[in-house]
Amino acid sequence: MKEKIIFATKNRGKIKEINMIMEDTNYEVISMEDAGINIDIVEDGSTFLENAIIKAKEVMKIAECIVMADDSGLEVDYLDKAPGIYSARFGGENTSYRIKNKMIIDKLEGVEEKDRTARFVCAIAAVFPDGEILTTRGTVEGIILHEERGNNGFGYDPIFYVPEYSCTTAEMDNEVKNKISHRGKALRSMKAKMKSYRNGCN
Ligand SMILES: O=c1nc[nH]c2c1ncn2[C@H]1C[C@H](O)[C@@H](COP(=O)(O)OP(=O)(O)OP(=O)(O)O)O1
Ligand SMILES: [Mg+2]
Repeated sequence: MKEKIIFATKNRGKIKEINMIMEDTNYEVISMEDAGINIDIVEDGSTFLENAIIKAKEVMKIAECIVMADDSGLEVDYLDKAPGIYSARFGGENTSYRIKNKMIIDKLEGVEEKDRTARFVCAIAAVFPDGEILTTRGTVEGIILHEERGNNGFGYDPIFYVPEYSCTTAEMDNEVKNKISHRGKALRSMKAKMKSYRNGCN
């Protein structure tokens, strides 16, 4: 039987991607909802990594298996890396991504291509029942478009254009997004770290 990992997120888009990436492991990733955990976590850290650790530790207080969490967001260079750790709260917590995306586009009005650089960042923390904490980070570079393109993914994907693939992350299949994404990179590093931790190599 596969060992359970609770992923401390309420974001269904993340869970879908994470399940695909973890499919080839001996772990079964379950959401907080599946674990019957319904708590609101205050993300008051000052970095992606701090927030990922806060989320994982908070759920670990009421769990008995490995708990993982992801804190991620969009850094737009022209906006001094905003919205960054405030990506989910940008323009208000309950504002739709259609509006959030429009707000980013508007803030970049008249800004030329070379200054529209941005990246998605993902920090992942895994907290073990023995107190051990493993952390990883991944990024993917892109350009902010002038309009939304694509219906896949979630969040800021429709405005995040990846030049090497000539499309937005919302126009990619899940497999392709996972291959190149901040979350894919961070989670694959985490799989490797967990493997060596569990093999006693650390
Ligand atoms: O691949 C992505 N494609 C598009 N947008 C993305 C991506 N990854 C993060 N993002 C954006 C969405 C959200 O505005 C913020 C994450 O905020 P973040 O607090 O980590 O997640 P969340 O509040 O949606 O769920 P939770 O905290 O329960 O895991 O960055
Ligand atoms: Mg959040």
